Amino acid sequence: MSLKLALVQLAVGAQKAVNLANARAKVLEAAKAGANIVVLPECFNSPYGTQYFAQYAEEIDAAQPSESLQELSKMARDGNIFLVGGSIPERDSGHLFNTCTVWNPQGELIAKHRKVHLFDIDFPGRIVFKESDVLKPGNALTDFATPWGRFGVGICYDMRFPELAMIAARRGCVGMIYPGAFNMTTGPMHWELLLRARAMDNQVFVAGCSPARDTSATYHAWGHSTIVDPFARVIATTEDSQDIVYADLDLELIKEVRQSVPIYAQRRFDVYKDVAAAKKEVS
Ligand SMILES: NC(=O)CCC(=O)C(=O)O
Repeated sequence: MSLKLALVQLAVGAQKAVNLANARAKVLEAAKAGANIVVLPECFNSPYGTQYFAQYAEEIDAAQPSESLQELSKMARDGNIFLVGGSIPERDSGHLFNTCTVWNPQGELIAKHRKVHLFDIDFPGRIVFKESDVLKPGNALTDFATPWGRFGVGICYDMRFPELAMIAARRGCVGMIYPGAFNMTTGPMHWELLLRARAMDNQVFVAGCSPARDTSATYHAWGHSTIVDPFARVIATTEDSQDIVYADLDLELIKEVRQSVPIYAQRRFDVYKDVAAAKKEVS
């Protein structure tokens, strides 16, 4: 059964209603082009920045869907697709989270991932960012089922932590999907490398979906939404403008790479069973 994956590298601006309308147009364009699973970027309904999260935040209540949730549900239903709805700032009990929702072709919410690893970095002279000033982290791993297999979900900085992808792959996921918004410092250095590393470590498909770059915004996204195959080869990518990245995923490749390079059978958990218990020798 063939599977077409589409990453919508969305141009995101300051007006939520415009972002939602643009997302709908691009998601339905991807669906019309035959995509079965469509992905939106991190913070697809708001500019990315700690100063914006509270203003754009919505509650995620499937019984009483908020503006962005209603739109996501309709996009999935009207496009007859699985939709990985990027992320939105979520408000819950007075706290804010960076949260991805996943929708089935009936427009039902089937998964929700709260970013587990918050983006707190200090790159002297280049970029300081501290999501934890305003956000709380999620505390759970997330995957969802499709007719083509299960997919794990992480959000952006989560991709730097190999454990999420490894656990998803060991649970049988065929791919990892990361809505993300890398920046102009770490993007060129690490974005593609991390996507390929997660694919190589786990012999699964990996996709990273970024917003388009807006040089008038406070945060300049790297763009370069990319799909990587289980051999860790880039099979589709783009530059920094609004675009849709498509790839037909050949799921047989997972079997092929695991037969050729059988790290799954060769892993020595008897030697390194408990990584978390390893002595912490650096601060
Ligand atoms: N939005 C994010 O989590 C950005 C992550 C990032 O840029 C990185 O270098 O990691």
